[in-house]
Amino acid sequence: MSVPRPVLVVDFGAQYAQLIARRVREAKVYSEIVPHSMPVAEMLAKDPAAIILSGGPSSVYEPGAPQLDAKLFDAGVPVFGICYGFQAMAQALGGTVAHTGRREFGGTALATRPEAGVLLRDLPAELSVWMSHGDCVTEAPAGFAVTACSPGAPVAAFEDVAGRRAGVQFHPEVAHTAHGQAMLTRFLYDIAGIEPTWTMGNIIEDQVAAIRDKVGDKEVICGLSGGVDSAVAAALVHKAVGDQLTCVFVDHGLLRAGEAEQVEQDYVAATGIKLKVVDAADRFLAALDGVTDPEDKRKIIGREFIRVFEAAAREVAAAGDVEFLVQGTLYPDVVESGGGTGTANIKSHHNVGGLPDDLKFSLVEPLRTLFKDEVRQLGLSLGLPEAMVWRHPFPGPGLAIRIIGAVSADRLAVLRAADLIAREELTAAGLDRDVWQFPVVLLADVRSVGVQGDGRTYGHPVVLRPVSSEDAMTADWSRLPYDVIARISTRITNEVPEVNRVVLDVTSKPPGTIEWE
Ligand SMILES: Nc1ncnc2c1ncn2[C@@H]1O[C@H](COP(=O)(O)OP(=O)(O)OP(=O)(O)O)[C@@H](O)[C@H]1O
Ligand SMILES: O=c1[nH]c(=O)c2[nH+]cn([C@@H]3O[C@H](COP(=O)(O)O)[C@@H](O)[C@H]3O)c2[nH]1
Ligand SMILES: NC(=O)CC[C@H](N)C(=O)O
Ligand SMILES: [Mg+2]
Repeated sequence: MSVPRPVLVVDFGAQYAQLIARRVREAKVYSEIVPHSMPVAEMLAKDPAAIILSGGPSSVYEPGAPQLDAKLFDAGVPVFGICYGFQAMAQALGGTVAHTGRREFGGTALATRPEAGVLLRDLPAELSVWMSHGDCVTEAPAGFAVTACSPGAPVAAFEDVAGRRAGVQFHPEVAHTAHGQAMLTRFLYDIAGIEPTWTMGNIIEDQVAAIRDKVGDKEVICGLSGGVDSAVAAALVHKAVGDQLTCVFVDHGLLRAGEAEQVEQDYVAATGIKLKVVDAADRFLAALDGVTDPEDKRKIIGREFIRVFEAAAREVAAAGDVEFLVQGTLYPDVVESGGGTGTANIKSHHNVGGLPDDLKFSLVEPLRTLFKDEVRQLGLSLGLPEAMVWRHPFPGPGLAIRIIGAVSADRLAVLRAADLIAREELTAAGLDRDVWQFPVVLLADVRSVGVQGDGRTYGHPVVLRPVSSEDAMTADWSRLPYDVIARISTRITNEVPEVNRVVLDVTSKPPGTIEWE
C-alpha cells in the first residue's frame, strides 16, 4: 500500500488540531498530526506535501513558549499558520507580534482584500470569522501581502504566494467561520498545489491492514451497542479478521425502550457477525445503587463494562484468553476525557476515561481519530444499512447519566416511558434527520406542584434536550416546532403519572454539554 505524502498539522496545544486534520481529509488530502516538539528534520523526513501550524494557548513572546524553527521555511515546503501558528510564523520570519489589549473571541467581522492574494479570492469582502486570541500580528514579515484585517487584528491574514506561505489569525477549521473550508482548500490546492486524491476508501484499507497486523490469528471481542460507531468498528474488524471476531452486546438495564430487542434482531440480520448478548442489568444497578456524582457513575459503568467483557471473553475463547477488545471510540470521547494534548477533562467517557486501571485487554479502536460524520460516511462505504448509520448517538452509560440523582429501576422505568414518547413524536413529525440527538433527562431529586384532575400532584420534571450539531464538539439547541414540543409535553404528562412538568433546555455547547452529566 503506498502512503501518500502527508499534510502535517503541527499541534501547538490546540483545541482544534484534530478538526484541522479532519478538514484536510474533507478536502480529500491525507493528513497527520505531529507535536510541536518534533524536530524540523524529522518533520521534513516525512516528505510533507504541506505543513499547517495550529493554534495554541501560549504567547509567542513569553519565555518558554513553543518556538518555530525557521529552518522549516528553508526546505520550500508550503506552510499555513493558524492563530498561534500564524503568530509564530510572523515572529520567525521577522514580523512583529504584540499584545495590544484588544482581544477577540467568537464571531468577528473580517474586512478582506481578496485580490491581494489567493486564499480569499472570490470570497466576499466582508466575512464573519471565528476568533479566539489575545495577541496579534502588528507587522507582517517582508515579502508578505496583508490580505485581511479585523477590529482587533491589524494583520488578520497574510500571504506570500510565490513563497507558498500564508497565515490567518482566525480559525478557518471551525464550522462557524464563513467559507473556512474554501480557504483551507485554496491553500491546499492553489498555494500548495496538492491534488485531491485521498478518500475514505483509504481509511478502510489502512485500518484493515493495521488491524490484521495487530491481531494476527488471535480471537477478538467487540463491544457492540447498536450505535453507529461500534457497528462501523465491528464491520472494519470483521473485514480484517472475519470469524475471529465475536461481538458482545451488554444489556446493562440502562437502555431505552426496545433497544435490546432491536440490536439482537437487526444487527445479526444486517451483518451476519457473531453476537453474544449479556444480561447484566442486576450487576450494573447494584453497582450504581445510591450513587449520585456524575463522575462516580461514569467510572463505575466503565469498570462494570470491562468486567462483563472479561467474563464474555472467557466464554468466547476456544483456547486461552482473548487479548483484544474492539471499541467504537471516536475523537470527541478522547478529547472530552482529557486525552488531547494538554486538554481538560470535561467528563470521563466510559470507554476512555472510565476504563479501570487494571484493564488487561489490548484495545483496538480504528475510529479513535475520527468524528461522527466521517464515521457515518465510512459506514455507508462499508455497506451498513442507512437506518443504522443515521441513528442518533446514544451514550454508553445510557439512561444512568440522564437521571439526575441516584439510579433505580423505578426511575429508569419513568425515564424510559418519557423518552419513548419524545422519540415517537419526533419521528412522527419527520424530524429525525434535523436533530443530532434528543436526550430526555429526569430530574429525579426535584419535585414540583401541579394540578391534575382537580387534585394536587407533587411530581418530577423532565427536561427535553434536542440539539443540532456537526460533530458533538459544539452544539446548539434545536428550534423544534412548538406544536411538536407541545404534543410531547401533553403526552408525557398524561401518560407518565410520575411526571407533572416538562421543560426545554435552551443552552448551546459551550457552555452546556449535550448530556446533563
Ligand atoms: N451496551 C453496550 N454493549 C457493548 N458495548 C457498548 C455498549 N454501549 C457502548 N459500548 C461500547 O462503547 C463504545 C462507545 O459508545 P458510544 O455510545 O460512544 O458509541 P456507539 O454506541 O457505538 O455509537 P453512538 O455514539 O452512535 O451511540 C461503543 O462503540 C461500544 O464499543
Ligand atoms: O459512549 C459514550 N460514553 C460516554 O461516557 C459519553 N458521554 C457523552 N457521550 C456522548 O458524547 C457526545 C458529547 O457529549 P457531551 O456534550 O455531553 O459531552 C454526545 O453524543 C453524548 O451522548 C458519551 N458517549
Ligand atoms: N487560539 C490561539 O491560538 C491563541 C493564540 C495566542 N495564545 C493568543 O491569545 O493570541
Ligand atoms: Mg452509543
